[in-house]
Amino acid sequence: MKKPKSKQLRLQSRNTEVQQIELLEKWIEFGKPESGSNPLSLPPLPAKSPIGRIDENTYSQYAGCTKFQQLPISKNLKDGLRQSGYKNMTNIQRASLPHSLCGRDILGAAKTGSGKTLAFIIPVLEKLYKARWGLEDGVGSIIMSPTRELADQLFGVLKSVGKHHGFSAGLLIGGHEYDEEKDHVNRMNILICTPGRLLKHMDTTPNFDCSQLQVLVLDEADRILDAGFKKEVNAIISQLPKHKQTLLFSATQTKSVKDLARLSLKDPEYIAVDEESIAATPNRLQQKAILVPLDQKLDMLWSFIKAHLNSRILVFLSSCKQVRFVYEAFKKLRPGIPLKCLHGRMKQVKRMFILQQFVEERSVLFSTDVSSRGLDFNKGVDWVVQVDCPEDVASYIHRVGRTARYDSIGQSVLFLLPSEMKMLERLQEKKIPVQFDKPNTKRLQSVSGLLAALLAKYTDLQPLAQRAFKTYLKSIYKQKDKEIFDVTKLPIDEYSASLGLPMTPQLRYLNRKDIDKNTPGEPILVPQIPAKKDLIRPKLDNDLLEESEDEETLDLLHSKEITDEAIATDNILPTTRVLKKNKLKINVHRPVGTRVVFDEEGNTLPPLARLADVGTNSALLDKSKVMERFAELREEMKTRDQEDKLVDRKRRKEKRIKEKEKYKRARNEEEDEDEDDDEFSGSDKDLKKGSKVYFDSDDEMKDKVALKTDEISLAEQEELALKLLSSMHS
Ligand SMILES: Nc1ncnc2c1ncn2[C@@H]1O[C@H](COP(=O)(O)OP(=O)(O)OP(=O)(O)O)[C@@H](O)[C@H]1O
Repeated sequence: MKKPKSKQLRLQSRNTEVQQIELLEKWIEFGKPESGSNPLSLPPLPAKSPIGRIDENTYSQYAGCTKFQQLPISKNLKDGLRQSGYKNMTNIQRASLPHSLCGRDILGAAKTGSGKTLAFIIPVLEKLYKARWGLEDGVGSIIMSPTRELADQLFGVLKSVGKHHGFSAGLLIGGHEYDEEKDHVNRMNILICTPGRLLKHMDTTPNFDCSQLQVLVLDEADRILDAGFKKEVNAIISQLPKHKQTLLFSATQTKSVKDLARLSLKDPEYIAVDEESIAATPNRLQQKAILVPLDQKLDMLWSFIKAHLNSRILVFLSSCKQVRFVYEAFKKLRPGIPLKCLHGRMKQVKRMFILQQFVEERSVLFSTDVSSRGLDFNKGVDWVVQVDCPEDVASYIHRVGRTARYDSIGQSVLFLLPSEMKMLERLQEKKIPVQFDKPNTKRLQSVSGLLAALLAKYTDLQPLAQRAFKTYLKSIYKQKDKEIFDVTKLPIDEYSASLGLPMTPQLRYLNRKDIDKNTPGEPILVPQIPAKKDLIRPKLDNDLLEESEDEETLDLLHSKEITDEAIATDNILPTTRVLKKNKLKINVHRPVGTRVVFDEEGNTLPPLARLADVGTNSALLDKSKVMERFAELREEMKTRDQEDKLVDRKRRKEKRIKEKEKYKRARNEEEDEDEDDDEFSGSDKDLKKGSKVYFDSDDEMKDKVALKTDEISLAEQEELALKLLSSMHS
C-alpha cells in the first residue's frame, strides 16, 4: 500500500505541479505554430535535441516534433503514453497536437485507423491539467461519439493514457443503468457519451451542470452533425457555454459552414493530413469490388468464408434482420469457423462481449453499420466484406477502415449488384483505389438449396428469412441515391429463392409491374450442371448431412462463370428461374408438370429448371413459357388458397359451436350447483346471511359465536324474543 504523503511532501508536489504548469504554459506560448500552418511540413526535430526549457527565456521547438516525449505535455501524461506503448506520433497527431495544445479549435480529418483518438484525448487531459481541474469543478470536457461501442473504446484509451491524472471520468451510454449514472454524473470531470444519453441527463438529472465546460470533442464529427443526431446535438449545444475549445475529428470531414456556425467554432485549424495523399483510405489496405448478382450474394459470402477459415472477417449487411438470418442460417451450416453477430437491437453488455471475443479469435462477425465507425479492432481484422452496398462513399470509407489500422495491412471486398455499378464510379471519383475484379466462380459453393432445406427443417428460420428479405428490399427502396439503389431493378423472386424461401413475400410498397418492367430482359446466366466430382459441398449439421445425400439439388444451383463480355455489357444477371428473352428454343414436347416437385431432402426443385432444353444443352429459356408457368403456379396457389380458407373457416365454425355447447353445459351445471347450495344449511353463505357475530368487550374477536336461526326450534326462538323484550322494558 502507498504510504500517506506527509504535509511537507504534499506541499512540495503541489508546488512542483504549479511550477510544471507554469513551465508548460511558457513553453507552449514560446513555440506555438503559426495559425494555418501544417506542422507536418516542418523538418522533424533531431532525436537528441534538448526538450523543454533551454535557458531563461528559450524553450525547445515542438511544432515538427515526432515523439510524444518532445511535446509540451505533463509528466503524468508522458508516463501514461509510454506505459500504454505510444512513442512516435502518427501524422494526424503530429499535425494537430501543436495547434490543439495551444487552445485552438480543430477540424481534423485523417484516414481511418490513423490515431485520431489520441489527437483529441491528449489536449483534453492537458487542458484540464493546466486549469488544475478538480472533482468539485464538475464537467470540464465532453467527448461525444455516435455509437456506444466507440464511446466505450474511447473510454478505454482515456483510462489507459490518463491513469496518472486524478480526473474522474464517466461513460454515459444507453444500455447502462441510468439511475446509477445519475448519482455520479455531477462529479465527473470528463464525460464520454452518445448524444442521446447526454441529452437525457441534461434534461432530467437534477443539478447536472455543464456551464464550466472547457473542451468539447466530436469524434466521427460528420456523423454526429448529420441529420440523424440533429435534434439532440442542437439541444446539447444550446446548453453549453460559447467560450470553450472545440475539437472535431473524422475520417470524412465536413467543412459545412452551417455546421461550424452551429458549434460556434472560432477560426478553426483545418487539418487534413491526407489531402495531398490521393485516397481517404489507408495505403496498406487492398480494396476490391466484385460483381455479384443478388441471388448469388449468399453463395458468394459462404464460399468466401470457406476459403478464409483462418481469418478474422467483418461482414457488413444492411439491416439487423439480415444479420440475424445470415448468422442463424450459416451457423446451422457449420462453416468451420466461429460465427458472431452484432447489431443495434442487441443488449449493450452482449454487444461489448461479442466485440471482445471477435478481437481475440479468428472468426466471422456479421454486423450492421453499428460497427462501421471508429471501432478499433486493434489491427485484428483481416477482411472487411461488404455484402450490401454502403449508402455512400463516406460509409464505404468507414466500413473498410475497420481493417489496415495504424501500421497493419488489411483487405476489403465490396459486392456490387449489376444495378449498383455506379457506386464504383463514385468511389473512383473520390480517388479510392478500388480494383474491380472478376469473382472466382470456379470455387463458388451454392447454399440456396441448403437454406431451403434448413427453412423446412427449422420453422423459426422461415420468419427470419422473410424479414431479412423484406428489410433488405426496404432498405434499398429507402435509399436516397436512386442512381445506385433502384429496387425495381432487382430480381426479387430469385432473391427470395436464394434465401431458401418457398414463396416470394409480398411487398406492399412495391408494384410488381414496375419490377417486371424494369428487370432487364437480357440473356442471363442459368445454372449449369457440373460434373458430380466438381461439386464442392458445404458441410452441414450431421443430421442434415444424412438427409442430403442427393447431390442433384446442388447441381441445379451451381452457376456458370461470369464472362468478361458479360461484365462489359453489364449483362450479368442472377442465376434465376425467371427468364426474360425469347431467344432459344425449348423442348416443347417435354411435359410441363403442374405439381411442385421435391427432392429427397425435401427441397422444392426449381420448377423452371425443368423447362430448360436439355437436348441442346442450352442455357436459355423461353420467356413466354416462363410467364405461362408462373401464371399456372399463381392459379394453382389461388385455388389452394381458397380451399385452405374454406377448410379453415369450417374448422373455426365447428370450434365455435363446440365452445358454445361447452359453455351452455357449464352454465347449466352451475345453476344446478347454486340450487344445491341454497339447500345446504351449513354453508358459509348461511353463516354470512343469517348469523350474528358477538365480540367481547375488548373489541377483540376472542370468541365468536354464531347463532344460526334455523338450528333452534320455534319455541326456543319465541322464548328468546320474550327475554329480549322484557330486558328492553326493564
Ligand atoms: N502514436 C501511436 N503509436 C502507436 N499506435 C498508435 C498510435 N496512435 C494510435 N495508435 C493505434 O492505432 C490504432 C488506430 O487508432 P485510432 O482508433 O485512434 O484511429 P482513428 O483514426 O480514430 O480511426 P477511425 O477513423 O476508424 O476512428 C489503435 O489501435 C491505436 O492504439
